[in-house]
Amino acid sequence: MSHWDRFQKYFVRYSNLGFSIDISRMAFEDDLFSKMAGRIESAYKAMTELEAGAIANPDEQRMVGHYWLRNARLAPNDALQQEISETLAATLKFAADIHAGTVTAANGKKFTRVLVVGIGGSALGPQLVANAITPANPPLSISFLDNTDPDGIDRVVAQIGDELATTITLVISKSGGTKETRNGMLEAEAAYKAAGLDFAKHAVAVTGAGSELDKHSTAQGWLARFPMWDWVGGRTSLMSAVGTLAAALQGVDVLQFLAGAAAMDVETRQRPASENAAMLLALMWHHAGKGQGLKDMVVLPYKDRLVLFSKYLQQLVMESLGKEHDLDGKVVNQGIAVYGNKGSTDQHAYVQQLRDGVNNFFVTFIEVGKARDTASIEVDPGFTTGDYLQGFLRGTRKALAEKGRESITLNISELNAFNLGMLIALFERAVSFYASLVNINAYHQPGVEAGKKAATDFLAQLAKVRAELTVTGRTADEVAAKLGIDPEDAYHMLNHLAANAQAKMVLTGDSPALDQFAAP
Ligand SMILES: O=P(O)(O)OC[C@H]1O[C@](O)(CO)[C@@H](O)[C@@H]1O
Repeated sequence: MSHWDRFQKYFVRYSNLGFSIDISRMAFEDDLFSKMAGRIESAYKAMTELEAGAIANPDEQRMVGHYWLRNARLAPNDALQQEISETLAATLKFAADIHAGTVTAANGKKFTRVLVVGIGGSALGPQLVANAITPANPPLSISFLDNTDPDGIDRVVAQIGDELATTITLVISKSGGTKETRNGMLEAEAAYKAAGLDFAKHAVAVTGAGSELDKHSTAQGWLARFPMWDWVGGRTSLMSAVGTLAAALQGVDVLQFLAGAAAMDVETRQRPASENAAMLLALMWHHAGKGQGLKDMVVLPYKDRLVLFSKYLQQLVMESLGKEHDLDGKVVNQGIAVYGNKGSTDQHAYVQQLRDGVNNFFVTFIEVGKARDTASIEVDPGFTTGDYLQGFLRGTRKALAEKGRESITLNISELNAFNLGMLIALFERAVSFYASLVNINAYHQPGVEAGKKAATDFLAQLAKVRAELTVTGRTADEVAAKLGIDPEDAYHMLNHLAANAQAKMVLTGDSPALDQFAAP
């Protein structure tokens, strides 16, 4: 079959949404749909049950309700429906009050800036939205503290400068106990204090009821608090207050954003699978990686404003699908690695390897129809920059196909709030379907806990190591033996203390074992 014929055969378009998906450059066999029919049916069934409020996250005994956030009527009971609608309305009203100057900074002036403190799902979505669909000159500009890196924090605080007096800080944490976010909050609080400002009068919490953050913000009398629910996973929380508040503050049309997601939800509840874009994506992931994640997903949007999309998908896909066990408890070590930035920029970075190197990936191109809102100059006679952008996408797709490198192409008419909502919903639903195809729980993240626990232990030992420093120098082995801890850990702790003026380090040779550490 010619490329053109195969393209026509597998091309799926939702004309009403200005969206299409082209899987013709994935080298699957025509009997894929019949071979996968049983699993496809199970995936549809699981999705229907999930959307109806089943305990789709069995390990945590939770419902999975992110699809209700853009259509509250789908939530399984009146109380939930009301809570979703009221929270959305409250975030929009709060943002409107801030824009109108009804809610002001402590000095009575209008807020001019928003600082988001959060990490993972509590930052990546708001960051994507901020880059992709905020107006070029938003009513409030935005900054993020998404790490416990003091240097990163200092840079953001310095960039805000005197504007801190008119900055509203959103501390976002579903669990309300994430240490990076707690630290960011304390650093922000300290920055406000150092500037003679009352943090509580500039602070808003988005968190689960009863969490540490909830208690802290209530006790301190913060400006406002918006809820998060245990039935929304962090990585799918962008359409809850986690994302809607920051988006609304920046002047994003939140209702359009949600409408786009809801519209894609409607399309991708449909059968047959061959016309369901989310199921097609899931099937392509399954085909490419043989159901074992053997191929990486390279996400290449040809649109600068989508540069963070791959980073956003990285969490959505890898935290959802990267699982040790399947639903029957069997060790499966599932997952799909995701990376990418944007085209054509990446063509001058790693596309060389994609064409000629190890064939361990498939590309997802994202093509945006409308090049820009304004008129274009000609960069060559008859050609615009937008012509080049499309040329590079199409050229790269062809060049990869020539070498047997597979790709999917998604096309949206233009990049706006509606269409971003649509794309996010598409991938969320593909993740849900794929998880069913490979029989895993996409909604928990047990693996993340191991690193958190080890870090907590490390920090507890760091305090002891610091207390062990004396005027006489000692080696890592000596300190470790005294405390009964791992000498390598002790060595790194001592190095860290020395690098931060909390210890003196004397090098007496080339081996780390010979280094001496003393009190500063
Ligand atoms: O919103 P929280 O509870 O602070 O969690 C932040 C992120 O941390 C994780 O739980 C992983 O540790 C993500 O799933 C989540 O998005």
